[in-house]
Amino acid sequence: MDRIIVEGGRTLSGEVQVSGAKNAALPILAASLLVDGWNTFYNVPELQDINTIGLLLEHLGAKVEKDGHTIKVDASGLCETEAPYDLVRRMRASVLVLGPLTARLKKARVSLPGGCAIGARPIDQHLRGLEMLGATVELSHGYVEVQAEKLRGADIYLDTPTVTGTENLMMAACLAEGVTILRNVAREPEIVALADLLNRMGGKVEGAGSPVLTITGVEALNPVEFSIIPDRIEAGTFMVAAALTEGNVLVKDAVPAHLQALISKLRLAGATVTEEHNGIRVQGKRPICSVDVKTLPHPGFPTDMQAQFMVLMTTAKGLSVIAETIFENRFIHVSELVRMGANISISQNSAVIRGVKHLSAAPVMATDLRASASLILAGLIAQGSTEIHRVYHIDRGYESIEQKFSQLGAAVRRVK
Ligand SMILES: CC(=O)N[C@H]1[C@@H](OP(=O)(O)OP(=O)(O)OC[C@H]2O[C@@H](n3ccc(=O)[nH]c3=O)[C@H](O)[C@@H]2O)O[C@H](CO)[C@@H](O)[C@@H]1O
Ligand SMILES: C=C(OP(=O)(O)O)C(=O)O
Repeated sequence: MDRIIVEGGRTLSGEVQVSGAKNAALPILAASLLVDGWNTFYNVPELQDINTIGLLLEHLGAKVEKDGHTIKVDASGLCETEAPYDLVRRMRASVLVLGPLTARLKKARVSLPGGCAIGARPIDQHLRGLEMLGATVELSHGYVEVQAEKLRGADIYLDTPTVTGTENLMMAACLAEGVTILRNVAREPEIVALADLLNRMGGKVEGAGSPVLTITGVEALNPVEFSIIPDRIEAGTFMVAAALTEGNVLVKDAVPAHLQALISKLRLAGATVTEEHNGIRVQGKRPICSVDVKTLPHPGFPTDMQAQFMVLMTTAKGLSVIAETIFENRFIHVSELVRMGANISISQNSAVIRGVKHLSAAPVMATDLRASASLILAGLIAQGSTEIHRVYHIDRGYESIEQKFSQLGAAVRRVK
């Protein structure tokens, strides 16, 4: 199995190009099931999760053609209603075919995603919303079975602003009869990107980026060409890396409006963050100041940046408290960081980090996507050579990560 080796102590400098966003590309590729004809998507990141959704779309009867960062999908042949366990267990975002399948084929059978390393991850809000649109929902043998003779617009309040739940319901509502109002929806940039796509396809989605979406159903949607937005979490990971190593890095194509919470926390930590015409520049300096962080739905601090920001705090001056409010178990990286010399204790949903002088390299285990990224960051400042195992988690969400870090002067390499 591949490992990533990081030699600590290098200062990062130069420019790094951000790839397309995984969490925007996945719902957008799922939305291609809503139309007949070839859609062309540009700037799609080359990632394991993208391969998995491609396999799932093909399994459902769509044609998928991939050429580097361009993916074409034609769902004219959509015929299969089941998303099998084998594909859903590899990637929870497979659940995003639920809305499009229900809208197109009036029927869907999707393996229940279940929990994962970071938490329970229920989909009750997706299912209740589909019921309110007129579908019947049954759970049977580990699958959710949805049927709908006709979807009709409804006024739906979400108990929590779920990202994938909002996306599933937006896609279903686009082909429902009449007007759907979705309240307390997610406001992430990936939601805005999906709304842009659906509107380009001829849908009528208003209010994306606000807590209320109004969607007027249409008879049919048209195929389009569409470009995936830059990955704000990949960008944020490099921004933290620059701050951590006292570096000076231009993160090309990072969108400041998508990253305001992180920018604000990096500035409080002492980094200089400058918005340039083609990206965001971060210059780090020591001592790093301790900063408290609480993860929240967008525009709050993203849970997907929590592990990486925690690494920045491990060698900060003083004490920092990081509260995780989205996922109940998203502190699995803590025990690995402690093995590298960090002083972190966990109390309920908060981690208390007391800054230490330095981290020391150790063999460590990646446990989920962002936790894995945090271990690379820790390796960048650790004394010695850090060996990260189970890096397949990283390959789900970071394109060419070792090349991108090496280009910035870090000593990061993959061993097969
Ligand atoms: C709000 C939030 O930050 N969501 C993150 C979440 O999206 P993802 O869509 O995976 O998760 P959700 O946004 O659905 O979940 C947010 C919260 O709502 C709860 N929930 C969700 C759906 C549901 O039907 N019932 C329910 O109770 C979840 O348990 C969780 O506590 O993980 C992604 C991958 O890490 C991140 O990119 C998203 O930013
Ligand atoms: C945890 C993530 O992905 P997923 O929801 O697919 O597990 C992530 O993108 O950080």
